[in-house]
Amino acid sequence: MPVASDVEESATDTDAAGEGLPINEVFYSLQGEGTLAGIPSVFVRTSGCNLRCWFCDSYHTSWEPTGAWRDVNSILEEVQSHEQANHVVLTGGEPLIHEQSVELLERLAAEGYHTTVETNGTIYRDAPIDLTSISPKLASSTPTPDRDPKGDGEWEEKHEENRIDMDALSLMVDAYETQLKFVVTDESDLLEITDLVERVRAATATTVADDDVLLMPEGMTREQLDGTRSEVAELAMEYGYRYTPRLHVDLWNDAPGT
Ligand SMILES: C[S@@+](CC[C@H](N)C(=O)[O-])C[C@H]1O[C@@H](n2cnc3c(N)ncnc32)[C@H](O)[C@@H]1O
Ligand SMILES: Nc1nc2[nH]cc(C(=O)O)c2c(=O)[nH]1
Ligand code: SF4
Ligand SMILES: [Mg+2]
Repeated sequence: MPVASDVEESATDTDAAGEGLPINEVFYSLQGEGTLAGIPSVFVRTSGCNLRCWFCDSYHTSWEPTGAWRDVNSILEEVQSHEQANHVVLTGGEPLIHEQSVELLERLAAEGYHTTVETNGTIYRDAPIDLTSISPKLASSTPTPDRDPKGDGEWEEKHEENRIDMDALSLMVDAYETQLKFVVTDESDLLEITDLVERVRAATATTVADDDVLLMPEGMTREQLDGTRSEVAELAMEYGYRYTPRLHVDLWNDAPGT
């Protein structure tokens, strides 16, 4: 395993590390989030992220990125070893910081897989994607000094500056079938969500229905979700948006590889 800085330094410059992708893990599970929840899927998790959400449930792809550089062939082989699956979820970290994610998606499409990309929506790439599962990051995700899991708020400004890119977000919504999946910590997030949804609607030619807007409770453990899911479910009903569970957390809590 390369040390964290290997991934970090070359995360936006894959040429520096040659061909391939920094891979944190590949595993077979049920899609736990969003409109395809419950579907058996192979997850490919890249390492490295351009943001630093304080609540990130994939700490070892963002705050302390680790992984091994792997070529696309070897990733594809591991995906194919899970013979029951015809859905692949490319996630991270932020998978779209890596140019080589496009090649992986092309190879997966050529093999007939349905592909979902889990992304924060700040980087647009042209690739064969069946569903972009975009999770734009709200102000409540910002790692202020009192909520920084690692340091002392060093990422606050950069995260705040980069968390929304309306151009990238609009391009993605117009190019792909999309769901907008917001992590909700409490009711105060809803003003920003409704405003952002209206801005996306104004900036795109695509119809973004309320059903395409998903509210997902914040929490990486069952215990944490116990404190958020009821309120978020009520908010979904109040605003007419869709609620999404975190099925994998309900089933397996925070066990690795789920
Ligand atoms: C680890 S992220 C990777 C993909 C991409 N970087 C993103 O943020 O969309 C995968 C999904 O988990 C969500 N997520 C991360 N931490 C979470 C938490 N503590 N509670 C709920 N959802 C969380 C993200 O919003 C995203 O939808
Ligand atoms: N089961 C399961 N479903 C998921 N859907 C999105 C995930 C992600 O981390 O992007 C995820 C995950 O980590 N596990
Ligand atoms: S954007 Fe995604 S991977 Fe990056 S820190 Fe936030 S939740 Fe984690
Ligand atoms: Mg996850």
